[in-house]
Amino acid sequence: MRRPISLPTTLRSRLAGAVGVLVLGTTLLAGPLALDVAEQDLRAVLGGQQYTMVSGAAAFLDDLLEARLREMAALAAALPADARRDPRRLQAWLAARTADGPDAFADISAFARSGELVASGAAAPGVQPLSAAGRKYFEETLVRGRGIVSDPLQNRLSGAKMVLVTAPVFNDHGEIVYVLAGRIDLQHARFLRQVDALRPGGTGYLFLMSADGVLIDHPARERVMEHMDDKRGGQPGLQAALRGFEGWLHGSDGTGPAIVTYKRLATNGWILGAHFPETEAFAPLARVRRTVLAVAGALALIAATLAWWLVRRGLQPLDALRRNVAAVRHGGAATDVLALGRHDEVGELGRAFHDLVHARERAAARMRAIADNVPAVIAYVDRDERFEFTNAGFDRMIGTDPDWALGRTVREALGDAGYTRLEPLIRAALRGEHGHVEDVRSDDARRHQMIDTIPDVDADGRVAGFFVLAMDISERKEAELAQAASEQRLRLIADNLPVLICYIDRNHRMGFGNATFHAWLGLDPVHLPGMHLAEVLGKPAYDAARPRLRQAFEGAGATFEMPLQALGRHRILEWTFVPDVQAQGRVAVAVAGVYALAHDMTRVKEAESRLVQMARFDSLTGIANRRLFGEMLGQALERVRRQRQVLGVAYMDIDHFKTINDTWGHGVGDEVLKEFAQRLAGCVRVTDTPARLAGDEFVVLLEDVKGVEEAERIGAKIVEAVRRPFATGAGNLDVTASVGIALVHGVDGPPPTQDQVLGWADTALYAAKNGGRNRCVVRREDEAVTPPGPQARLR
Ligand SMILES: Nc1nc2c(ncn2[C@@H]2O[C@H](COP(=O)(O)OP(=O)(O)OP(=O)(O)O)[C@@H](O)[C@H]2O)c(=O)[nH]1
Repeated sequence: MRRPISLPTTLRSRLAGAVGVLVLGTTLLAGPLALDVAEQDLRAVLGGQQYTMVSGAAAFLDDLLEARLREMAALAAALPADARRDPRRLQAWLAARTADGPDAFADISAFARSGELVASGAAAPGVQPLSAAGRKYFEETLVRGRGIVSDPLQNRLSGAKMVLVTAPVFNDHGEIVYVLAGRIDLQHARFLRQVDALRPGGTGYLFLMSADGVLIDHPARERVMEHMDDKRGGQPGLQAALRGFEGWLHGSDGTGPAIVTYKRLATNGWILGAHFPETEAFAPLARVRRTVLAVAGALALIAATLAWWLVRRGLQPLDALRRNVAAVRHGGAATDVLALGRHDEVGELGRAFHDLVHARERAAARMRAIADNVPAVIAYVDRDERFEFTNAGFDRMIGTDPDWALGRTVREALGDAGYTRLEPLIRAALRGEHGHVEDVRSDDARRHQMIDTIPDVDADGRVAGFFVLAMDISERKEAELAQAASEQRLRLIADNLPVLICYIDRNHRMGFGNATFHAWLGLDPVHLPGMHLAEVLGKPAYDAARPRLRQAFEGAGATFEMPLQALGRHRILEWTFVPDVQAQGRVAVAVAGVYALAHDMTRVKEAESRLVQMARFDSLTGIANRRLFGEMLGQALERVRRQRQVLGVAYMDIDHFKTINDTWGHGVGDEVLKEFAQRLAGCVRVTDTPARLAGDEFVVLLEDVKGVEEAERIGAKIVEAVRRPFATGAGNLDVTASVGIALVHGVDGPPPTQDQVLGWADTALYAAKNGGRNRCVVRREDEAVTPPGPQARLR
């Protein structure tokens, strides 16, 4: 079903509108901005001009004040001597001066040094006693010794607002006797009258104030003597001017914006100010601004309309492309409606979109082919639990035509039973969680299946739907069950084998261990995984095994024996380390761990030791046998040669032993042989070695024999020891033995062979036998032996 195409507000309209607004705004703003810049420049010019003008007026006022000071100084100098002495004459003189003198002063008064008013040109003193003592102008004149111009004052009696110009009167000794004070009445005399022509514009005005801001002259006469910064609002920049600022600034007071200029008088620090309202200063500019705005508005409207129309027209092909792309996107048109033939940016965009669409179609077809050919069921379900995508595997599973389920809900497509089985997974997926289940199939209990649901979470974290993936895992399940059974069997075998079996990881910690660990070491196999080998075997055994373990981790197997003491038992274990080689293909890459097996070799070792004993000792008598004797004779011959000693080899044979056997039986014969061996051992030193060569033939190695005499003494001792009756099962038997001793001396050159030495001893024994038995014959290696006489036999 095709969805209706709803086109958004076109970029073309918005762009055209934006450009139009931009042109309109720019044009409208440009004029006023330029006028603002011009206004700044004009203000700077006017400010500069005004400051120049105020500076000129200040210079003029300075001259004026200087002239007043000079006039008063001239009066003081002209005061006649008698007037200085007589106050009445002084009064008269001052009255004449006030009447005839400079009309700048409303009155001239004279104060005595004490401050007392002595005379006044306007009225005779005394009517109203008055003192200037403590007044600033008076004290300052006394201190400075010259005239000053006072700050504005208010007469204490009349309330008149005035400024006094003083001059000291000196006597012949140069001491001040009077201070003359000329009064300038501020109500009538205006300082600014003569500079009024310099006030700025028609509405601007000048004002004069003292250094601390008290008004001396102002167009509003009633403000004289007020502070400039009173409730009517001061001037812009007033505080700066009181702190010493000179120049111009613009600001606003209660009457509106103005350019205000300040300049101090050099004479007494008074401040001359000029106030120029900006409404008058910028009146021509305001007229220009209105005209410019009107023209700019009209021009901006025309330019904006033109720009809007041009942009719309210029973007027309792009708009057409957009509409075509939308048509293709919603499946209503083929991609050839795109403007592929154009050679501009629009054509480039069209071709790029065309290529992208084709690439996407090919990718989608490939994905579809993959999805249809994987041995699995793949589907996508939206938030409303409706199928949006199903692959061929899905269709085969539910046995419907391709895409039959699209648009249908899960319940509609799978039925109530199918939905109930899947419901937990669907709930999990819609909560944004991964769902996974493995169970038998509903239609075939012999088959296993695995179902996964994967949530489709968009960029805002909202679950838009979920993917479903279902696979038949019957074969894997069977393999897993078979493996589990096999592992269980192996475990059973391992636990019942009388060997230690374990796995050791690279950190020498146990992976697993079989039940034999409990039997041999008392360690529960459940607790073995993770235990360190040193804890399992004990530190000494672990240290002994470490070199072999290192060898196994280098990839070479190792077999070695090691004793182990545990649970009160000593065992000898034969360990076999087999490296667990991890391979990639046929290449071994690392040894992940080591399999270790230990057999208990204790019994084998004991048997082995018994065999060794049997091989080297005579089983009947317990003394050395021929083999051990041979080894010891070889070593003794070597020693004799090195140490230049004498070795004796005694060869003994029991006389007529055959008769004992024949008479009393072999058992009694054996008893005689055992007793004979005992007596033989008792006759010689512990370092001398008795041995039984065969039958009733015995030998003894006599180490370090001093000579023939000693050898004969030993031989006689043996013969004598045998002569005592032998206690046997057949009663006490008289037994004798014959002894032949060969002496071997240590000399240079190779030692004689064992056969030679035994041959010499045998010859001596033969001689003893021939001599009548029950005796000993001694011979050196280089002498012939003759049977001894009867004495020897008796010895
Ligand atoms: N009881 C016993 N008899 C043995 C053993 N081995 C050998 N015989 C016997 O010891 C005897 C050795 O005899 P001979 O040494 O040949 O002769 P004899 O009787 O001792 O005579 P003379 O040596 O000439 O005095 C033989 O009868 C052997 O059978 C043994 O282990 N036990």
